[in-house]
Amino acid sequence: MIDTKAIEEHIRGILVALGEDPNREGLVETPKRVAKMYEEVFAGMNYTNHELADLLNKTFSEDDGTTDSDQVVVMKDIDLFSYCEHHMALMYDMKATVAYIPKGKVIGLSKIARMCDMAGRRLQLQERLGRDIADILSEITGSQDIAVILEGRHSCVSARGIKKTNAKTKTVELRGRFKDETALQLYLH
Ligand SMILES: Nc1nc2c(ncn2[C@@H]2O[C@H](COP(=O)(O)OP(=O)(O)OP(=O)(O)O)[C@@H](O)[C@H]2O)c(=O)[nH]1
Ligand SMILES: [Zn+2]
Repeated sequence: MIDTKAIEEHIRGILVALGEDPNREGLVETPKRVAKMYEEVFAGMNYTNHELADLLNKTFSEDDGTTDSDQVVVMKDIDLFSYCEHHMALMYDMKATVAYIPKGKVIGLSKIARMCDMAGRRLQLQERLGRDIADILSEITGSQDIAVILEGRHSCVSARGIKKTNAKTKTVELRGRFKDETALQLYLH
């Protein structure tokens, strides 16, 4: 579990290292605030993908119940945040498109958004974030036919260093039929 007391102490140390007085009015509660914020924005680090699959496992049998239909389920424009593990900098303006072909059961739609949220609440690479979401969705639905497309900006690229404020990164994780059948990829736009 996230050690908030240790985070508080380290943030206080960073304030001192920055030449600040950690006891001045505006900063005295900052270590506690940051620790609380980290608890929230890194909540996904308390769980493995397998544990998240267990937690979000809310599925419904498809209506006909007999054969797998070929229906494609696509949830688009799911907004989420994450943090790059190299700079601990915010990934923002992010949107996920998550798709799958059900295998006899469908997952509650809000659970797709929740898995994006929780996988984002980790120190991440955008590429790994896409794989994490695909792994969780695949474990819950039993489907290998999965697509996860992420698009977003990295503040380590926009607000520091090379400072490319307009650059957006797109990552595309295609599995099973989404990889093999280009016609299915049309549904992802
Ligand atoms: N592939 C990938 N790279 C990322 C992601 N987030 C940040 N990075 C990159 O990780 C790299 C870390 O490179 P370093 O050279 O060690 O860091 P740096 O000296 O701060 O590099 P600059 O950002 O180029 O100033 C940078 O190119 C970042 O843009 C991500 O989600 N995926
Ligand atoms: Zn970064």
